[in-house]
Amino acid sequence: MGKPKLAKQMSIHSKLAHSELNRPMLTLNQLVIQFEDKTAVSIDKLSFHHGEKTAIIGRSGCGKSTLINHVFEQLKPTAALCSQRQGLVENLSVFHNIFMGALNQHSWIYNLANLVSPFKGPRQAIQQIADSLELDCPLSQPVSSLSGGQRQRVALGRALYQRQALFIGDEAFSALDPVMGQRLLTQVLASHETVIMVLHDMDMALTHFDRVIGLREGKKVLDIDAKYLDLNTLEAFYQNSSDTDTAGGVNVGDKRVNEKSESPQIEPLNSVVKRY
Ligand SMILES: Nc1ncnc2c1ncn2[C@@H]1O[C@H](COP(=O)(O)OP(=O)(O)OP(=O)(O)O)[C@@H](O)[C@H]1O
Repeated sequence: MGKPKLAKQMSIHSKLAHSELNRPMLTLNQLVIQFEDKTAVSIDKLSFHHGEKTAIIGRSGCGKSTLINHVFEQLKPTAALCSQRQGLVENLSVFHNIFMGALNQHSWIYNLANLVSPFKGPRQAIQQIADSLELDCPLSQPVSSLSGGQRQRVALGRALYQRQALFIGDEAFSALDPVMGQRLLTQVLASHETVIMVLHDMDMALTHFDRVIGLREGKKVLDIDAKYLDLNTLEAFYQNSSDTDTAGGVNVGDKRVNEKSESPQIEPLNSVVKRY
């Protein structure tokens, strides 16, 4: 009999009580992030909610990674991040790289013992994750000898091994072929109650997410239910077309799509200005 799929195995970690769904998870208020004299992100207000699957889109350099890294910093204790840079340790094995995702969930003695000689429990759990990610290399293989797509799946595995309710991904499927990318995205969505993901794949954003946030030059110019969007609109969004007005709205055909209304009971965090 085959091993259970990860989505099933992990669903226990992602069950939210019905009353928790759509509860505000984070509200950013007047967020400005600057690198020297360049403003990478400047957003008046943006909220994320429990149970929501949110895609963040926008042209290269518009501030997506900067925003998502800030969101992760705010939600760290309950979030797993699969970042664009991956942060894998080259000469360590697939097992060790995945295991390191959950170091902060165990004592240092347990971690050290597993890093020296892996226990059966974590070995089986990590093998199960590797199988579900279609990683067919041995767990003992060093990451330095893996292909780009395999490395990306190790980074995904490290995030999945944390078994958090919130998954934050930054182009987490970009090195995979489209069919595998779709399959693994479905798995990630099924195994986390809340997902916030930077994507360049328009089709994925439309078909798998509840909400789409669009950035342009660090500003939020789109924030709507995915059901109001289509591919043509998103393609137009990626061009410097007049479909996006200076007030930050987006036109769909001859209708203006409303920005997603913010819940009035949300308590905003204080204004944040980060300078690097
Ligand atoms: N560490 C840094 N130091 C200086 N500038 C930075 C740094 N990180 C990002 N930036 C700048 O901030 C802006 C936003 O970068 P960011 O990586 O957030 O964009 P992005 O939308 O994620 O791009 P991509 O789709 O290419 O990954 C860019 O102009 C980038 O050059």
